[in-house]
Amino acid sequence: MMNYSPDPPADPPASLTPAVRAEGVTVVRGPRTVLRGLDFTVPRGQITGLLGPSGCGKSTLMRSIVGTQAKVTGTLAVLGSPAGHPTLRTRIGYVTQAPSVYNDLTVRQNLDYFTAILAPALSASDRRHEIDRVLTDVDLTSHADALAGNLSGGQRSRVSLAVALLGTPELLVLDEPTVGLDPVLRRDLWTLFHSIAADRGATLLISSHVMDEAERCHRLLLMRKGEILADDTPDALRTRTGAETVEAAFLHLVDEAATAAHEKETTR
Ligand SMILES: Nc1ncnc2c1ncn2[C@@H]1O[C@H](COP(=O)(O)OP(=O)(O)OP(=O)(O)O)[C@@H](O)[C@H]1O
Repeated sequence: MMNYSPDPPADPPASLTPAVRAEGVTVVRGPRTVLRGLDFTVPRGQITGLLGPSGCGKSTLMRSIVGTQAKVTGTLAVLGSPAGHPTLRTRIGYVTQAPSVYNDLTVRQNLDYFTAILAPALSASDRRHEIDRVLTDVDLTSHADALAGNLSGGQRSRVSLAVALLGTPELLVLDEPTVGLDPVLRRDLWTLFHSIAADRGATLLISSHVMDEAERCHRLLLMRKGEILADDTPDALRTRTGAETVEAAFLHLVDEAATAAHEKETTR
């Protein structure tokens, strides 16, 4: 016999709801379906890597999660609310592929400008405090008065990240933040991502098409041609496929998917 309760179940506590829950998420861009019925969750407080070749749909998925993508169907819940809900604006930090900083402003002026937009009610001293905090987070205090245009690529990426950290967001969505950076800067940025997750319990969703960065993530969403090939930890992926690296595991899964598609085709 089923137990029947006339009351709807209470919402689970925030700590139990995933940061992102997708069910049947589909996105059409122009004439093409670029995301095809994606089902996955992103747990809170961890770093989830979104990996896959160029053009597989990583940016489209990130734009859907932050609420800037049109023609999204299916269910996409972010921090317990529908993606794009106005209350999510201050709870999500988003860094697009092109660093969105003004080259003719100093680092501090850039942050001052974005703080004024994000939190216009903050007093001047609170604003300064907030800017000092994110400058420390990204280790750019000594460059606060440098023009953004005079910084290196890695430093400019960190300014973008500092902008995303304003207001202490619960979810950070970072679209290929390490692209074009040398190995030392990439390593430093990954150390910073891990300290943001560990110190604040923030959730980070980070895209990359560099497979060796997969090893630095707690969990992985492997994408190909608008579909999720795997949603697992790097260890579990290697074990399941018998591969030594995540890259080899990815290639194994691609071959497996191609074989399955071929078999389906020939048994029709
Ligand atoms: N405005 C658009 N109209 C139609 N198709 C588009 C549009 N923008 C992107 N696409 C297509 O959508 C697909 C997914 O693009 P998306 O930028 O999400 O991929 P990506 O995995 O982030 O690629 P990259 O790693 O190169 O940034 C691509 O095949 C692309 O050609």
